[in-house]
Amino acid sequence: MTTQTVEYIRYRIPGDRSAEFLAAYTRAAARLAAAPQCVDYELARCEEDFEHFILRITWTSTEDHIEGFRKSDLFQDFLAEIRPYVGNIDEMRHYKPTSVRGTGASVPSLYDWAGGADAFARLTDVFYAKVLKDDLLGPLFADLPPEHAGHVALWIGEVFGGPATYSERQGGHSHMVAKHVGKHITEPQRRRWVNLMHDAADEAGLPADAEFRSAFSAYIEWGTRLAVYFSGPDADRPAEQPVPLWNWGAAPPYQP
Ligand code: HEM
Repeated sequence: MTTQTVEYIRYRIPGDRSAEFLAAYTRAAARLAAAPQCVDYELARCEEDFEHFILRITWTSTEDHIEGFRKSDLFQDFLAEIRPYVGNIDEMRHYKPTSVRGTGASVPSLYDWAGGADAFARLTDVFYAKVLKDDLLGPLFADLPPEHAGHVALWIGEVFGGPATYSERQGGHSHMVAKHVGKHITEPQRRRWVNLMHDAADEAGLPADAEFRSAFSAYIEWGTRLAVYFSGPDADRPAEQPVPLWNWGAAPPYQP
């Protein structure tokens, strides 16, 4: 379970002080941004009652906040900015996130955006046809059963937010990692794998918008580098863990 903690500070600021309050917090926030104990922060204003503000700060842990940030020079600078409003605080406490969390359906998964199971099946079919003809990769994949491409499609589909079929039927994360152990994948082979995957994405008609391809590309880069690591002599066996769940990242889906 994460050690992160969320601090909520609720303020009630009279309307005639709200502009100076926001200006002070804009300056104070630079200290939060510089604090290694701070994960993220957000000051929100109530829409129904303009006098109410809530500052949410995620800390790496409660201890890091109290023993680290509170005892640092950054805190002194932060406090100097917001001291005039300390008397306006209604609540200031740490909350531990529970398992009740998630995202809504306002943003489509990468899986749905790509076109679901059919799209990933097309992708890996085109990809492995190329791989088998490739001088660097062909020998590595020559004896693999024909189901291999389908398994990789299930994996990528699950990573991109599709059904958890690889986890339920194909052995999940540890099985996938184990398949790469001892393969001694070289950097030129990895780079070829990346190139062929991008060619296959074009040929299989995966969405070509900048946002999808940015997320796709990031995953392929990350995944292939891990494959190289786990295929090498120095790899530590990973702890049992769920299949990674990839998302849009910095570029959310573009919807005209
Ligand atoms: C994002 C990157 C990658 C993903 C998502 C991926 C995915 C997978 C999956 C899911 C399997 C297991 C299939 C099954 O359950 O039957 C697998 C096996 C395999 N992968 Fe990868 N892989 C990646 C990178 C690479 C790279 C860079 C190489 C080599 C250049 C590679 C070579 C292989 C080989 C040879 C196997 C088959 C091992 C065996 O069954 O004996 N993979 N991969």
